[in-house]
Amino acid sequence: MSRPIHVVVLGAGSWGTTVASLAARNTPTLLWARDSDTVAEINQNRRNSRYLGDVELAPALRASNDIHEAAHSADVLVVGVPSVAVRETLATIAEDLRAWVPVVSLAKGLEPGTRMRPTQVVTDALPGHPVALLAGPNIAGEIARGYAAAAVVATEDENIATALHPLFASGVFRLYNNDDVLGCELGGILKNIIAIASGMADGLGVGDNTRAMVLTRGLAEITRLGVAMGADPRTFAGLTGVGDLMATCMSPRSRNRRAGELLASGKTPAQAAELLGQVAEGIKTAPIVMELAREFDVAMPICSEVDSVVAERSSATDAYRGLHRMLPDGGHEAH
Ligand SMILES: NC(=O)C1=CN([C@@H]2O[C@H](COP(=O)(O)OP(=O)(O)OC[C@H]3O[C@@H](n4cnc5c(N)ncnc54)[C@H](OP(=O)(O)O)[C@@H]3O)[C@@H](O)[C@H]2O)C=CC1
Ligand SMILES: O=C(CO)COP(=O)(O)O
Repeated sequence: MSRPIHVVVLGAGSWGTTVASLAARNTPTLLWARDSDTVAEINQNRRNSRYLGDVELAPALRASNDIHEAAHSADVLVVGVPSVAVRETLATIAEDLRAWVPVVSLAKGLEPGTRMRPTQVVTDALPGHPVALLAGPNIAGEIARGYAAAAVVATEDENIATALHPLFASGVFRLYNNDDVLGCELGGILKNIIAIASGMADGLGVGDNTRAMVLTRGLAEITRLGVAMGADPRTFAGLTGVGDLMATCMSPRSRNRRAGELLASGKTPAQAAELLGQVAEGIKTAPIVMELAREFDVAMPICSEVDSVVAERSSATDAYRGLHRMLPDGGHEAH
């Protein structure tokens, strides 16, 4: 009998823990947490209460504080730390990882400075390792509680996608393939900024029509930039595009949407991040996306307003007025 595949997940926040718990129901899985109290709580009580409240994790899931030992035991490595921490985390374990171990990226942000997507950072930090992305409308708390959801495994190598499916899928977590890694990854990254706009609109109490406008025109912006960068436009109509956009813009659990509500209530971006206590990638990604918009000469009025608010150049109310100036009569709807 062949030995089971060992999955190792780096990062025990809300999504890393949830993905590790999904995998642990299928195959031996180890979760690395940098915080020793989190390790003890997972191993002793099957909980990660800081990130997932009273959710009971898979009984077989084990956690460790030793990142080197964890990486050494990996047949598949999942990177579940925020985008800003992907490079430094992988640099720590580059010598520990065996050759050709596939790396699955969960992060939905861009690296400041390089403007790289997390899968590009993985390739840079761990050359020679196959890389895949797991993305889609996946609010961690819901999946950890066992609510049905679907996600996409995006990789250029279909054999890798096929090998990864049985490690993470379940009767209530359905997986699809997509070889448009760029489009899938950009969908997840860019929707966070639109979710901040949606949260600001909710926080200002401006109504469902406004939210629908933000979502629809937000999707147009995401698609415009994605296509200019070389993605397949069809990808943005799928789970990692409009699917993730809807979940994140509408869910009361989305940290990006909540960040928008906090900004609308007058909190600074730093205060909003502090109050959330979890990562809201869109806050740091907005200025990087505006650099890309300028480079690719793409109009992104909603992202531009969010960028102004997170850079504290304007308030959420100014942003809302700005959108009304920029969106109606903004040209043909299809563009
Ligand atoms: N939560 C969700 O629903 C989803 C999240 N994602 C994406 O997954 C990624 C991870 O997010 P999520 O789990 O939600 O984040 P959380 O804020 O919930 O947790 C972040 C985790 O990363 C660790 N961490 C933070 N900074 C560093 C660092 N510099 N070095 C090492 N570890 C670090 C934290 O450790 P500590 O606790 O010790 O601070 C914590 O374990 C993000 O890019 C997010 O956009 C994608 C899909 C769904
Ligand atoms: O990416 C997510 C859902 O797919 C999580 O969104 P938040 O980071 O806004 O909570």
